[in-house]
Amino acid sequence: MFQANVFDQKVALVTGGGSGIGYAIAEQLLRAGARVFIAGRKEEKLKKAQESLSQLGQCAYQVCDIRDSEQIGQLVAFIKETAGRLDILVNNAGGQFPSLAEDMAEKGWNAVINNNLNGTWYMTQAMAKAFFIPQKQGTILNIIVNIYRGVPGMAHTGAARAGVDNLTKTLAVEWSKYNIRVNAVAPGIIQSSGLENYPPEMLDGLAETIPMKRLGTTDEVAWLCAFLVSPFAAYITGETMYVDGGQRLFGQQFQL
Ligand SMILES: CCC/C=C/C(=O)SCCNC(=O)CCNC(=O)[C@H](O)C(C)(C)COP(=O)([O-])OP(=O)([O-])OC[C@H]1O[C@@H](n2cnc3c(N)ncnc32)[C@H](O)[C@@H]1OP(=O)([O-])[O-]
Ligand SMILES: NC(=O)C1=CN([C@@H]2O[C@H](COP(=O)(O)OP(=O)(O)OC[C@H]3O[C@@H](n4cnc5c(N)ncnc54)[C@H](OP(=O)(O)O)[C@@H]3O)[C@@H](O)[C@H]2O)C=CC1
Repeated sequence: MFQANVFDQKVALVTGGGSGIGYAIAEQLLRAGARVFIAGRKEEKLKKAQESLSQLGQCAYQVCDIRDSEQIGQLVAFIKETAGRLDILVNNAGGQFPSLAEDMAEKGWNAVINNNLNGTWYMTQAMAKAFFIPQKQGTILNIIVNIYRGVPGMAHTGAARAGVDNLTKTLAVEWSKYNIRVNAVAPGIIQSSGLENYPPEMLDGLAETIPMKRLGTTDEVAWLCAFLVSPFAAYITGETMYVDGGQRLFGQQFQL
């Protein structure tokens, strides 16, 4: 998408970079010259991803659960020791399970809020304090979901992602004094490893309900992400951009 040197000397962290959308984002950043760290909970997944991503450039992984402040501290230390700086944070790690609102257990609600809202916040604050604020420079990109008309069938994630959408706006203003840009990307239904977490019948006929009549690809999300963290988006902050084939505007959404 970009010339190969757009991210020269830039260091990026992609959470959940071991699979799906996060992997595709890491790939685009590496192709355009960034040094990339990927993080997630499962070492085997990260190791495999790092091996193939390393063919494109400098890539390292670290096991880190975004809900665990101690592990985030270890990730900060690892990036400091090996790269000495961080320029780009992509908060892509996240997920949820389908459930009708009335059936959600307290533990399940809390697990999804903790993963998507709290985890994103812990990671964002830690990386800003360790790198972006002292450097007086940085860019943060939050991957949320299509929350335009609520998220029927997944109320917990709708609430958590709306929180991140709002946090994006607040931090864009508060941290503009540090030359930090903060944006979000809201994917529609994307053909990725993430969809394997859902029963196939939930996806049946879904493409027909999207104006573009197909699911998106991980690359189609990653191209937008690479643009938003690049110097070509230098005057864009506090924005949430949808990459959803028009799904938010029309027809049935992903629901039970
Ligand atoms: C929106 C548009 C499309 C989006 C697509 C994508 O995002 S694709 C990307 C998709 N990728 C992903 O989603 C990947 C990341 N997602 C995850 O890791 C999990 O979905 C997580 C967010 C729940 C965190 O997990 P964790 O390890 O912290 O938690 P845990 O497993 O220990 O569960 C805690 C509690 O949650 C409850 N509960 C959990 N599952 C179910 C269920 N199926 N059914 C019912 N309830 C469920 C249950 O109460 C459980 O407690 P229990 O009853 O066991 O004592
Ligand atoms: N696919 C889709 O249709 C859509 C996806 N999204 C969002 O995009 C993001 C990427 O999803 P996608 O690539 O499709 O699915 P995946 O399930 O492949 O990706 C989720 C990634 O997040 C990591 N992750 C999850 N929880 C944590 C955690 N607590 N700490 C660290 N890492 C974690 C997982 O790694 P590990 O298992 O190793 O922890 C995994 O690599 C998610 O936030 C998802 O909700 C949004 C809209 C639509």
